[in-house]
Amino acid sequence: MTTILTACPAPAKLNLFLHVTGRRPDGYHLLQSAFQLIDRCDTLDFAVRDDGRIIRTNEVLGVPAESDLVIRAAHLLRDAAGRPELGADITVHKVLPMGGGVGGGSSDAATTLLVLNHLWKCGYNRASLMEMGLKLGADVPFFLFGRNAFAEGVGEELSVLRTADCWYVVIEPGVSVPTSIIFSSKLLTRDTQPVRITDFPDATKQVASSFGKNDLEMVATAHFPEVAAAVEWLGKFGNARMTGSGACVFCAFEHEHQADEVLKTLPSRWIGWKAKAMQEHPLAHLVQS
Ligand SMILES: C[C@](O)(CO)[C@H](O)COP(=O)(O)OP(=O)(O)OC[C@H]1O[C@@H](n2ccc(N)nc2=O)[C@H](O)[C@@H]1O
Ligand SMILES: Nc1ncnc2c1ncn2[C@@H]1O[C@H](COP(=O)(O)OP(=O)(O)OP(=O)(O)O)[C@@H](O)[C@H]1O
Repeated sequence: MTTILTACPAPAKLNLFLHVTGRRPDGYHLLQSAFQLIDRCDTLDFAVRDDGRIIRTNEVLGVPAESDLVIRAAHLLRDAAGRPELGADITVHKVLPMGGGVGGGSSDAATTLLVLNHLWKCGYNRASLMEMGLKLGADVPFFLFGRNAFAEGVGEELSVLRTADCWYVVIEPGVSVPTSIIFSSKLLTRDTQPVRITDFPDATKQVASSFGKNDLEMVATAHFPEVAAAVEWLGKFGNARMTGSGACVFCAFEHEHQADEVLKTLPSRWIGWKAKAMQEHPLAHLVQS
């Protein structure tokens, strides 16, 4: 049996705002956030095997195959399905920065669950895959949800959120920020007052560019001066903000040419790119709701 799907997209996300509202007894933080899908993607190739082997076919710098969320996702799905004969060759083409706050690893894992559930004919629905995905990371359920979302809990309680069809400039400040360092910092405030989804009913540019704040930004900028410098530089052009636990910094623009103009003047020590807001995950159709 060979069944192949190539160039399967794993899009990035931006956290348009991210409030830390509390902490659970197990140490995990209670968050409120607006998750935005953007059209910058890793891509993955899948070829089904029938000998029970799950193999990553290429090297990914800094991520050994056995700890790759892609490989862990494939094992999780196969174990849940109870079908030890299932296997796959998986190639991961990384574009998204690691420790960038754009959710690359989580998105790769979500794409793996979506595609292998389809190729292996496991028959799980979206809710079941989301439950499985949460075991891999707090952001995985969002990518399986497939729409832009208002997230609560540790990121797993999701409701559909309409957001602006704008362009984003994203700067990679050249540092990798470990999420756990940010959440364990003494500097982190954990008492932002909860907001309600009705506070931003029609999802406008207000949500995109100026609603709320990112509570993790203060901690990340204190530990990583390059993140602070990127926020300051991009802040000359609009409301610049960090995504997730960093390190990437973004700013919204109504038109593509505005993003192009900003990127022309980007200091050469940073990588920067533009991306368009997406309303739906490109593989959302692969699974039954
Ligand atoms: C901050 C966000 O980027 C927002 O999108 C995510 O919630 C982080 O998700 P992630 O990178 O997938 O993080 P995970 O691998 O789930 O967690 C990494 C570490 O961050 C801390 N962590 C994470 C999420 C959360 N709600 N509270 C936490 O305290 C925990 O110490 C955890 O061990
Ligand atoms: N397929 C993968 N791609 C990227 N990182 C992976 C992958 N598998 C495991 N990891 C590990 O996960 C860590 C975080 O990677 P990721 O790209 O998801 O960070 P992030 O963008 O900061 O995520 P988030 O916004 O969810 O905090 C990496 O440093 C790496 O060690």
